[in-house]
Amino acid sequence: MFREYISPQLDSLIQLHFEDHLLRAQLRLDMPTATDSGAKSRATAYDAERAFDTLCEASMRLFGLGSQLLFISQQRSAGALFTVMAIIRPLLTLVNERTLWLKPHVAYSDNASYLRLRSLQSLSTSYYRSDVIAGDIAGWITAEYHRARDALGSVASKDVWSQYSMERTPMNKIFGEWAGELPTLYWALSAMLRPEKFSMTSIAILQQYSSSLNYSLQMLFWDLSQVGRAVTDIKILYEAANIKNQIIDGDVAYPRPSTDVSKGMDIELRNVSFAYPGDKAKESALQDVSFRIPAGSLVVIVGANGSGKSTIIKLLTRLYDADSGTILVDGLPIQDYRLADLRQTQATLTQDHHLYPLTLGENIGLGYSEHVDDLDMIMASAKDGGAAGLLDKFKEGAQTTLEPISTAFGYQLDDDKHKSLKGILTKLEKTTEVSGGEKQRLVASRTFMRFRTGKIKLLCVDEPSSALDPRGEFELFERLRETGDGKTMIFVTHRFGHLTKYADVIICMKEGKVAELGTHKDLVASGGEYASLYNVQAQAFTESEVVQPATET
Ligand SMILES: Nc1ncnc2c1ncn2[C@@H]1O[C@H](COP(=O)(O)OP(=O)(O)OP(=O)(O)O)[C@@H](O)[C@H]1O
Repeated sequence: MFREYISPQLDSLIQLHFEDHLLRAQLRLDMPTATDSGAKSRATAYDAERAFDTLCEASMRLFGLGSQLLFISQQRSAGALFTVMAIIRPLLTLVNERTLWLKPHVAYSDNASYLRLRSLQSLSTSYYRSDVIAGDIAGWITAEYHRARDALGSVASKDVWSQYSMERTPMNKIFGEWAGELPTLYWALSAMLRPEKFSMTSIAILQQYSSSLNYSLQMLFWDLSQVGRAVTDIKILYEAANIKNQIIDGDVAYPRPSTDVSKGMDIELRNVSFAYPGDKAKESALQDVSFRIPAGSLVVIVGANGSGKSTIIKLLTRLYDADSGTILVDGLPIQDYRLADLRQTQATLTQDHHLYPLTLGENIGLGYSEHVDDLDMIMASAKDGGAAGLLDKFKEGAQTTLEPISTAFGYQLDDDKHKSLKGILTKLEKTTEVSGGEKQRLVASRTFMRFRTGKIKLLCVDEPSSALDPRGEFELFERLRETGDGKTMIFVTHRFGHLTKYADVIICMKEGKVAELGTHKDLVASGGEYASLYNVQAQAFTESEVVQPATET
């Protein structure tokens, strides 16, 4: 009773404590470390709760067993020798048991049929539902699944832990069975040698002692094996706070007092090469890239898909560090600066930015977290980012939460029988839908909010406008250019026009290398990679009919 009352409260305290610990541990991870497959960062607060429960169970079981052993060894008909015989079998099981839990291990399958089976199975999850329906491929998936299962044949598909613990030799089992008969041997011999001391009742009692000891010991060994796991879980939870980040912080303040704070960032890449951790591609994402961007320039990076444009931005914002070569910022290697200082002077707008499950106001205001509640600043930024109309659309305005975290779930609800419960669930699950373009406007507004810190020296814009209508895109680029005037601005784009004509320099990337570099005029005249990309887009307009606006007659 006491345990039932106290345990849930303790569990929730432990879970809250470790959730807080893990939140801080995980938020401080950099990109390469966060995407590393090490298990430490994947620990959950639930592991702590489970570890605590396991430790309680094991200590209670140990106490119970101690009392049991004491009691049996004190019995006239049993005694110490009987007790030893009764525990030999569980001890043998413990010694011979093969378990993976307590060993550091890596488990994987390289069986192509097994992997295909699992891939096909994953296609039945809701993540792929619309693709499967739209592509009408359910029949194909089922047929392929059966084919993969046939190909797998008799290969064991049991999980790796069960396979590891399977017995390799029958000897252990034979010895185990023999040892299990020792208590019987004891009372049979005792009954023969001292028949006057034995009755049917005492034999039944001894049998009872022996099997209950056996059971208690087996349970204790199981609990103790779990204790090892629990201790490892807790160790992992504590180590999570000490995981070494791969991006090392510098100690030089940025901007340096000697530089003009109001000016843009001066950037130079010298022979920079970089491959993403674990990337399987034959060529690195960037190979021997060199260029200079003087402070205050407007730079446009163009190039085919996968040519390395976004990677340049990721290195400039130190999401990753180059494998070789140097990136100089205002004349010093970028690694020398304090990360927090550097990031305060950078504003980025990329497709990797997402909406947070917070209010619209916070989604914009977090561009300048010290002013996250400043509604005037938020509304002005929303206007710059083209999201003012969107805020007006909702009854709760900036207080609207578009995609709140859902904690609602229904279980075994029948469409007909549980209509009212289904109604409640549908209402709880419903999120406010906005279009892709509207999301991009909100994220762009966050970038404008960031500009309001007054500290920005570098603006990096990476193709954020794919879902914007042409007017929206034009207005966004115009406002970004105006806002970032005098700062260094780098735009990554596939579209030629709005920006390329203003660019001080265009960097044209091809297969991870700088193919060309110059102004729009120079590059068109040289007739290289840039000219060929430009002509593909220009032709679409020169070959099509020019539509005249209708005039009233
Ligand atoms: N996180 C990642 N892990 C592994 N490889 C990556 C990762 N991101 C990009 N790459 C690879 O690095 C190369 C360069 O990618 P990058 O995103 O810089 O190209 P991009 O020119 O910006 O392409 P796009 O025009 O399609 O956005 C590509 O081959 C890509 O597959």
